[in-house]
Amino acid sequence: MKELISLLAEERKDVAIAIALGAVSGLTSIALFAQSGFLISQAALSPPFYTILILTAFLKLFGAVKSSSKYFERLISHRVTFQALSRIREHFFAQLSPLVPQIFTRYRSGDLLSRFVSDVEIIQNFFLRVVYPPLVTAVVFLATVFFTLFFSIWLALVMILGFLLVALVIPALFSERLRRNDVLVRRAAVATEAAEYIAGFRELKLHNQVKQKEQAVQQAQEAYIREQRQVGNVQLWSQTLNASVASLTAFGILAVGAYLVAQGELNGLFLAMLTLVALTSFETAVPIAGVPGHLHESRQALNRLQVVVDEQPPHHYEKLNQASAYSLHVQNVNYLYPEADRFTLKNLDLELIAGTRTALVGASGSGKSTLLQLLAGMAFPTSGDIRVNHQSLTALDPESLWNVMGVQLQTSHFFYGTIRENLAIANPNAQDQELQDALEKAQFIIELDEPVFERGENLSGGEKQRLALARLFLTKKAIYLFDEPFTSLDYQTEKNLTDELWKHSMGSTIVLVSHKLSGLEQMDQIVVLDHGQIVEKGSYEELMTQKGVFYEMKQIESTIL
Ligand SMILES: Nc1ncnc2c1ncn2[C@@H]1O[C@H](COP(=O)(O)OP(=O)(O)OP(=O)(O)O)[C@@H](O)[C@H]1O
Repeated sequence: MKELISLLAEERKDVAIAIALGAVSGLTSIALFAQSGFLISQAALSPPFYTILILTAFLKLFGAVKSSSKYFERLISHRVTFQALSRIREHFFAQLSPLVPQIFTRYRSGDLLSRFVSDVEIIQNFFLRVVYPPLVTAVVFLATVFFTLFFSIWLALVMILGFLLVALVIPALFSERLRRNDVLVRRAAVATEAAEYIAGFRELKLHNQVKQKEQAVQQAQEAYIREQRQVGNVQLWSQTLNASVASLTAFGILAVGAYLVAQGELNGLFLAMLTLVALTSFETAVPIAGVPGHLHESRQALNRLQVVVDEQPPHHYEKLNQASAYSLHVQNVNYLYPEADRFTLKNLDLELIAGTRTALVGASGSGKSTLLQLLAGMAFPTSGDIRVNHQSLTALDPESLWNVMGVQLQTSHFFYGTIRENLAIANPNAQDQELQDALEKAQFIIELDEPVFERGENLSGGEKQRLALARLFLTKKAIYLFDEPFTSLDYQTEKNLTDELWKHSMGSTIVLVSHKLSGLEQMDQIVVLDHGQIVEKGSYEELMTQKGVFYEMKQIESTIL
């Protein structure tokens, strides 16, 4: 909440102007009606013509001031809101960005999207519906009570009583139920289910599970609508009660005023005016009924955003020192996935000398991809450390790391657009000729203007891998990490591409995760992982002579082949 208030404070000039204009608009609206009441009462007494003339001129003046102040108040208060909204979005995004991609292991994408879009939007109500109404109402009421005091203390007391009921008692009556509202949580549940439904539609269709998933989305939606309806009902009751008390107060003023007139303690000329003053001044108080609900929603939205960005302790990012080559040093690393009950990597110690090639091999699930992701700075060890040229990877600014590191994971993302646009993310300044050369090196013959569908749906598995490889050919990096880059390619293409890759990455530090054991003679070091532990490491010749796990794996592979 403190952060939100400080973001809002950056717009303090506009906030003050909006509140001042809101008060002017509220007060002129009251003056307009008071004047009308007074004019009608005066007219009945056939006053001199100039009196009617002056009163009518004031009526016009109040009308003009009311409309223009209302217009500018709306303009400025909405400007404050939208500026604060963009600041909140920027602020949250800046905090969220360093947590990607680890954050995806904790939150489902629909939930994150809902927090980033809808919850941030809820916070925009904080100024318009939480801060603004009580302040404007307070100014308007103080002025009205002060004005009424000139005529009678009893009328002022009726006003104060009505104000206390409308501004404090009624909102307090309903605030408990509004505080329990779970609209945001339910809405996030709908977004989460819907995102999964859309992303997994093909699998659901193939397994005849579309109906079941639709039911889950439907249930989430019904729960959301139910909660919204309940909250809407409470708000409606609160507003109705508020409006009724406001009208009753006006009646109260009329009744007490009539009594005072009868007693000769109040001039009857002012009775209509005071009743209309009461009626109009309560109009500004009606939005107060919604304050507890909006305050709760803003708090809830802020908490939902805060827990996401509080996930990790803030890092003090250092820039990676520039060097011609980089070594990687894995020191006693253990890794536990969030929510997992056993360690995926255990006591890993490994040295990757600058400019050498290392292969990570082992059975499926042994932890190869996990280790690669830690080396790529996409997740951090639970304990232990990974050092890049003696700098701890945890303390590094990830962008400065990725400037020197080329990574190809098992699957790559492709954006809706063209081949050119999909290549340009690796090197936005590359000319068409360079893009074509990269495609040629990756043995992918395709026009740069060819369309790419969402997630590369119109490309085959092998084409996707070659397009991802072409991205790597567009830049020269000092470190390369490959996670089975050729699984979808035929033997000959794989061989040609491996040769091309080694040529391109000559002199760089390379880590290759591989299931296939052929071609590993070219590696300087082979590391065999089993159940998250290193069970063997050495050169191809050393491991073959040793006749250990790697040798066994080779024997099995050659028997099968
Ligand atoms: N996000 C995750 N959350 C929890 N556990 C995970 C997650 N990702 C992977 N694991 C677990 O970590 C272990 C190692 O997975 P990893 O993908 O690193 O293995 P791998 O050796 O690369 O396997 P493969 O050769 O099949 O790609 C597996 O048991 C897997 O279930």
